[in-house]
Amino acid sequence: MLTELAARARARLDPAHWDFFAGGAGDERTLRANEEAFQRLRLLPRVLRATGPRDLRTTLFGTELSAPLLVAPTAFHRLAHPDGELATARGAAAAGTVLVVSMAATTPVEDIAAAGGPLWFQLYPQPDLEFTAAVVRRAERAGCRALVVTVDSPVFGRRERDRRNGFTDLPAGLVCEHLRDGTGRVRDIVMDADLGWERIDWLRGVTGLPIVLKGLLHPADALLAVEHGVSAVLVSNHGGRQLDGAVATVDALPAVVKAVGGQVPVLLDGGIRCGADILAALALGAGAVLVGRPVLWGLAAAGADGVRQVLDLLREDLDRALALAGARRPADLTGDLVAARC
Ligand SMILES: Cc1cc2nc3c(=O)[nH]c(=O)nc-3n(C[C@H](O)[C@H](O)[C@H](O)COP(=O)(O)O)c2cc1C
Ligand SMILES: CC(C)CC(=O)C(=O)O
Repeated sequence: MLTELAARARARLDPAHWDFFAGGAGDERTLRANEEAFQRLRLLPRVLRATGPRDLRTTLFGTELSAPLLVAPTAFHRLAHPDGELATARGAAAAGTVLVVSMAATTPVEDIAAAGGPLWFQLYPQPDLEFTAAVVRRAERAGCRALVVTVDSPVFGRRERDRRNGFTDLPAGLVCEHLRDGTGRVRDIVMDADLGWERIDWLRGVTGLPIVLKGLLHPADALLAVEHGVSAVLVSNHGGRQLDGAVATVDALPAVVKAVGGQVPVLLDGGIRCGADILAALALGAGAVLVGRPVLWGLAAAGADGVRQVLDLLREDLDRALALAGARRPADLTGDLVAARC
């Protein structure tokens, strides 16, 4: 469904930048597995349910979204389009949903907020606690409504395509805007191999924002996350960019949902490419899903309009899938609608 848009994006992008966006870690097994796992699922629709018009609206932390679909945090949008994250934010706002702003954004969160749509902020906690707290305060002041803490990156994944292309630095003029410190110097982003649960407790003391833990796959970690007071968990393998060989997210989802037992929402990203994928994730217990690369293809192909197109397409496709499966609302979806794996 989104392949034509991806082709348009590819044609416009510098090949090394396409590889940065499209690629994964290692042999890209997990990257492929995310999509393949959805493709293996088969649905068991209900009929004669008289659903009438569907109602996709979903509320998370008090924000109403047009559908259970958000924009995942991804780095470096100004490599994809000159308007960068501002265009993404405009597209997301027009589609009625949340943009999760990346810590590695190439536009300051204060400027992104000018688009007017709801934002969450994704954080890579830095070993420098004072600096980390300052970034969180910046996100709060800019109006971000949740903090998404990425925990699947104690070190960088090994990205073969980037190594081959020698893609190590942003081009002149682009920087990670949230890595600027008080002096205007831009720090290097640190993937912190010393990150532990105590830092999540510390963050809860630093901010009143809901904390979403991003990048867990193991049900035991989901349980720990709940015990440490997070407001939601996000089942993710970073789009196959960190541990190659990690399980596909939709395959990890049921055990996480079971462990969490409804105490907090369970979100999922990785491999969502059509309405049926969203439907399957929701039926298996996700409260909402996030999309990464498809939004980047929309952005590269057509800026804010392209982002809106991708999100509208996915929402409309979910609406159709709900009708065809006999459901009126996302909350009507139950696990029995996912029949089998082939
Ligand atoms: C180009 C790119 C950059 C990313 N940058 C970040 C990031 O800065 N922070 C983060 O937590 N996740 C990052 N991710 C992971 C996404 O948030 C998300 O987990 C993943 O893209 C979902 O898979 P999908 O692309 O198949 O939808 C990035 C993913 C891609 C493709
Ligand atoms: C450049 C990184 C900090 C962004 C990221 O998380 C990724 O590329 O997957």
